[in-house]
Amino acid sequence: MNDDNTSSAQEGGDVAAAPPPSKKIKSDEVDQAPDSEWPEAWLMPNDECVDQKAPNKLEPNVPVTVEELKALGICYWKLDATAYTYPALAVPWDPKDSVDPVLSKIRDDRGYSYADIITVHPDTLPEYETKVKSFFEEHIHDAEEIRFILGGSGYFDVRNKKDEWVRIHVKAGDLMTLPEGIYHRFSVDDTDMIHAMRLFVGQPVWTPFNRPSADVHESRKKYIEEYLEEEKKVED
Ligand SMILES: CSCCC(=O)C(=O)O
Ligand SMILES: [Fe+2]
Ligand code: NI
Repeated sequence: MNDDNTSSAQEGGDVAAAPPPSKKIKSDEVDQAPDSEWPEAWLMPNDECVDQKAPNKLEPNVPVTVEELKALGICYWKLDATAYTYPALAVPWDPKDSVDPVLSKIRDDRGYSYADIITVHPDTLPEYETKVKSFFEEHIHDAEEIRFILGGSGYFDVRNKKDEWVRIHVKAGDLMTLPEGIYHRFSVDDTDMIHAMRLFVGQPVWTPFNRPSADVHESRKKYIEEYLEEEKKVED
């Protein structure tokens, strides 16, 4: 994207040039976290994942940069989840009940009108191991996936531009969004505990479209166009 908002060099001096039409309205949205605060991310081995709850790092580890995560369409904010209390389970949870001003601002900036709160743990989620396996199926959604981690930790895996798995280790305070149409999956880590808020714009639709049938889904095509083919676009 071309972020250069400066006007061209002055020519005459006696005639004031009309200001360029203001295309960029200064955004007052909550800033995403500085790179140093993003969660740790790394490449996973290519072969089939035998233990989804293990870190599955390459030997030696290959870290994935924040720049690369951003280029895939991922957004990240760091909040203070420990300063506020959230129920272990609330389906739904009214996002208007937020008393965290940062969460409220992100909610309003991005139109998050629905939320719920779940705890993925053997004692709180019926058929725990079955659910853990089903979260780990590679899929897309036809909407953004928004997760605010309130406690515990887990892994969101996303496909990078080379179709390799990138593992992102999320923990309390992490608010991360995955764009519509990105191939991804979720796993608990070896602590078997994650407490998370799921947000949504409008009525929630959690339907996963699994690979490979999702390859022809409109949301996948849109994602490819927007994020995977950008080197083909020519901008002046
Ligand atoms: C992190 S909470 C439970 C899993 C989940 O959100 C998901 O699979 O998208
Ligand atoms: Fe998901
Ligand atoms: Ni998903």
